[in-house]
Amino acid sequence: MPSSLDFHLYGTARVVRRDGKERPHPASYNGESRSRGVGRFSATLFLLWVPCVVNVVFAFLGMQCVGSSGEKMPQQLFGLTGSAYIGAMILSIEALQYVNFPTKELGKSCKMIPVMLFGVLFAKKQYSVREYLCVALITTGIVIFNLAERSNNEQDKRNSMYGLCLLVASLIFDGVMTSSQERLKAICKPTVYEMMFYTNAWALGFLSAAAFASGQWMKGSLFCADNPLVTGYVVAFSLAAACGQFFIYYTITTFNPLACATITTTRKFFTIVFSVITFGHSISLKQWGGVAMVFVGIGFYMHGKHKRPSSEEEHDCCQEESEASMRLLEEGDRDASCIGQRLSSSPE
Ligand SMILES: Nc1ncnc2c1ncn2[C@@H]1O[C@H](COP(=O)(O)OP(=O)(O)O)[C@@H](O)[C@H]1O
Repeated sequence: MPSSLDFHLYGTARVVRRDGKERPHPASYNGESRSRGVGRFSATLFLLWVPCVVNVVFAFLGMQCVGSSGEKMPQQLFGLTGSAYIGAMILSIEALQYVNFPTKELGKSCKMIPVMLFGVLFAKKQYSVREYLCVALITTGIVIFNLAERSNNEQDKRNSMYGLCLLVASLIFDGVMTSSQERLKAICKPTVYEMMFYTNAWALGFLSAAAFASGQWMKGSLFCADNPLVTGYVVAFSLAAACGQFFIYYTITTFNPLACATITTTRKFFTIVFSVITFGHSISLKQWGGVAMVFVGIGFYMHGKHKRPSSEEEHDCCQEESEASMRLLEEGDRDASCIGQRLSSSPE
């Protein structure tokens, strides 16, 4: 006999039996039957699809407002970026089924490493010693902090090897995405909205195929139709995500994907530190060490970015950039045909 019903929007309607064991409520979506207001939301692809649509619309409206860059957009590279972007998200969500949340966050906090590695390998990017040192300091600091935090957490679920592989695969996709963005930036100059629009449009294409073929689009739509509260949350979350994406693309186009990864990685870290301090939890000496490393790393990074380069350094930097473009051209990148246009139209 059921003794209680526990309903969560993103959880499961569960029946708790006298013996303490739980099973899904018979009216839940797990049990195939559909009943208004209860169920488990399991259509992950639908949950990625909606924000992707909102991102495309948001970016399209932005493109209409600010106009286009007038450059030819290398669609193959956008296709690669869009598929890697979706792949990274799906894999990290999937990984959560096999590893616990702190492990996922710990893994993703190393994102700056694949971003750098793939940038060097596939976008012929050159980083300064300072940048390597900063990435090493920030990543090590966050890992030390999170590992110490985890050892304080008694309810840690075990992590499976499969889940860890999914996490690594997600990091690889992150690296593919950011190195493609570096390549895009080396061969043409899209506006923030163009970058956001084409990446999301390609991602939407892949995602739509997957969501329709798996039946998740229909499942998610029916769930939202039955649960207006959930629909409201999905819309609010998608609008917030579109605004967030604008800043992500702004950072990528104005600075570079490494700067973006530095910001997104350290903001998560600051959220944890802030919540630990707000709720009065104690921070061990080891954790303070991790915090100090992150601060030193960020300070060092910012100092490097704000230091006005000498005219010699500035010249080296421009030369490096055009050399990187030329290397991409030489590699026979078909989409790189617009580099020529760009170089010839540059005042130099
Ligand atoms: N370089 C990027 N290009 C496009 N989107 C990005 C980029 N970096 C992050 N994002 C988007 O922002 C979301 C949050 O990124 P982040 O804060 O680094 O968390 P996560 O650990 O999920 O990757 C990602 O899921 C992705 O949708």
